[in-house]
Amino acid sequence: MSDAVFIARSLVKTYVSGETEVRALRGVDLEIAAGEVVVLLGPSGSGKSTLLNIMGGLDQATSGQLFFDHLELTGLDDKGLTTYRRQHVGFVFQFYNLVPSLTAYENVSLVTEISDNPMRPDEALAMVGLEERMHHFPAQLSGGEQQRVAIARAIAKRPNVLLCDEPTGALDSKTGIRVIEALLSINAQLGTTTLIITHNASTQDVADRVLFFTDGQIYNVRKNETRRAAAELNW
Ligand SMILES: Nc1ncnc2c1ncn2[C@@H]1O[C@H](COP(=O)(O)OP(=O)(O)OP(=O)(O)O)[C@@H](O)[C@H]1O
Repeated sequence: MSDAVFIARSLVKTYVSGETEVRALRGVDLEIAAGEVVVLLGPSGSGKSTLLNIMGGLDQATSGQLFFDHLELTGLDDKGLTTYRRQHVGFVFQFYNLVPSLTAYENVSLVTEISDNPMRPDEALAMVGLEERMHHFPAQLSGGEQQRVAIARAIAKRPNVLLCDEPTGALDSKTGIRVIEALLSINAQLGTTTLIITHNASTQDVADRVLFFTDGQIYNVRKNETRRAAAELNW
């Protein structure tokens, strides 16, 4: 794959605590193309978050290789990984981690103030449909709206990749669909390569490809010939 943004080869992650070893990744081979939307499915403990954390530079592999473009992430130390994260990666987690005493606008500003070529906070909030709500505090927003603020915060620095770990895990179907719509809209407008971990199997229909995990490995990859719009999902 010539336009691969990530290439993983025989990626292994073993966690050791005392005498116990957990083999969270048992040799993952993977290529992700620039601009792809990829959904990661699999049972609890199958290694999805571990892979996403390593791809996002939050954790280091035990062995194997991982490249982001021409940068070998598996060759970087903590400082190198921090620079990589700052420049290239946006994260969205299940819990929004917004600062309660700051408005939506101010929460997004926290990132735009320290980025090289950010969009304006109001621009980022408009991309997730929250231009009307930008001066609200998190407590004045629904769960889905708070998650969209978190997405605006993640994309305001124009990251190449957006890594989402259960972004709809705490939401009901209607707000969950709105959050997936926001992610797809950003992918369409900015071409941001987007990886989404979910336990909601219906979400797989919005992806270009679906990776099925079991026991620290990818046991199946499915390519969707057509992508469904978020509004068409049977949640
Ligand atoms: N920091 C850690 N220390 C020790 N073991 C860990 C650590 N993080 C993850 N694990 C273990 O690694 C395995 C894979 O975990 P991981 O969180 O990647 O799975 P997952 O597929 O994302 O699960 P879930 O869907 O529940 O989030 C599990 O057995 C987990 O207990």
